Amino acid sequence: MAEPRRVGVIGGNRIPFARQFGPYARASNQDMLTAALDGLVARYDLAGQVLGEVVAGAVIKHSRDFNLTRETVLGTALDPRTPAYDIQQACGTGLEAAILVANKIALGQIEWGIAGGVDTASDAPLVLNEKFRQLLLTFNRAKSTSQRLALLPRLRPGFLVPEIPRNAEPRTGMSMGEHAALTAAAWEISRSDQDELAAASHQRLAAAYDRGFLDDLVTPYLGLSRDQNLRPGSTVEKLATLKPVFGDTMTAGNSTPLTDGASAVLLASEEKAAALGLPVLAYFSHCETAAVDFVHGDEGLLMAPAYAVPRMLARAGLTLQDFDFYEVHEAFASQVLATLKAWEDPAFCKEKLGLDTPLGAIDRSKLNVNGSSLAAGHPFAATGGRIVATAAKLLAERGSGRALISICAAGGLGVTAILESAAR
Ligand SMILES: CC(=O)CC(=O)SCCNC(=O)CCNC(=O)[C@H](O)C(C)(C)COP(=O)(O)OP(=O)(O)OC[C@H]1O[C@@H](n2cnc3c(N)ncnc32)[C@H](O)[C@@H]1OP(=O)(O)O
Repeated sequence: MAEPRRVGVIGGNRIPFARQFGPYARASNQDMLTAALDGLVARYDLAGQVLGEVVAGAVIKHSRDFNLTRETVLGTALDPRTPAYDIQQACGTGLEAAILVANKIALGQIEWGIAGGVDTASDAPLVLNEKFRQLLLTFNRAKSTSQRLALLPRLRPGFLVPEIPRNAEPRTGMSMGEHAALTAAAWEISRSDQDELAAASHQRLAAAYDRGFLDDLVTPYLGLSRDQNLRPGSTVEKLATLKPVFGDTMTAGNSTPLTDGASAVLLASEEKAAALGLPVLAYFSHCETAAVDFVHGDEGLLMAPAYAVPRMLARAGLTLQDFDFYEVHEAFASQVLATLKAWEDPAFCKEKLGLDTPLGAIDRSKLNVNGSSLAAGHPFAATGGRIVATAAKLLAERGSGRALISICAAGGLGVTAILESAAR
């Protein structure tokens, strides 16, 4: 096998994220992913190009979208001979898609590719009531009209009540927010610390829009040019007035909202980028996934990044402090704070991570410097692409350094990565 090659992040594109039942209420996953991909195609002049692969996914998907990414690619300006397929790793989907594309480029299997993600909280795939579904399957197998008619008396009015997808863990029946509230209580994360993080997220994202940072990362769509959830005027005082919705400390202000949106990121080998004259913003250097046993163990559902990051640091020969940017997905403010607290905690680091000294504290001024999911919103599978593009551009602007990306995901999963500056 060939020596791994360096993988460049060329750039990203996303549509502004919209609140559930907002302006994208009638847009399907395919519509939104098409918009994100076509924006990227336009930005990097990719029309008619055959890419190595497009990898994307959605957490909430209709059964008709059996290969959503391929169907979407067929409707974009990319050459239809571009292979494309879906993956799903809950909120880690977008980052995992980027890791898959990056690994194939690193191994010389492809030269360039797009990673993406999309999710709708508005266009929910309602499923037939299980009893009705079984009856319809039996009906379908019936060989004669009389057999079909004989089945009709089995139909009950209750069969018409659909099964609506819940934002809950199948194994526990608890929502993400309920799980996160347990973690917030276990780690004694205060309400005021959560509100402070949420206010900073809004203020920083608003400032990033104002200074034009997102001009080449976000393409207007269906009347939105900025993320609809963004409230530049969010203050700790205002957030402190909101009622808790999960546990005692978590509110609509320090939790991500249910969101619609899509994102895409273009990755290429150094050689391909040079041949096309495309500047590289940053290089993908390391990645790691982890999972926690939140069903039988005492772990918080969203704590897997607390394990993935130290393993990745050990392989990379880095400490937690060796970064200029920390992009930690804000599923809930409490989740970010619990993860940071775990890395500072001698007992957690010793007992769970096997480390004699804790990973330690990070410089908080480097955390989510342009805001994150609390302000932008969180269309599950699209968040990874938003974060990779943001981190790469931050490194390009700085002209040096390194960014840590950490994304917690449903199912007790965590996906993490390191980007390095492309400047020499
Ligand atoms: C999925 C994975 O794999 C991993 C993960 O990321 S886990 C995270 C997954 N995401 C989730 O679970 C989403 C969780 N969020 C939710 O379920 C819902 O958004 C929620 C229950 C928290 C809130 O829902 P809601 O009540 O409809 O919110 P919303 O109406 O917008 O806000 C409630 C109030 O707070 C106010 N508010 C919200 N944010 C505010 C802010 N930043 N500043 C001031 N006020 C704010 C609103 O104005 C509203 O006030 P009124 O009642 O006076 O109108």
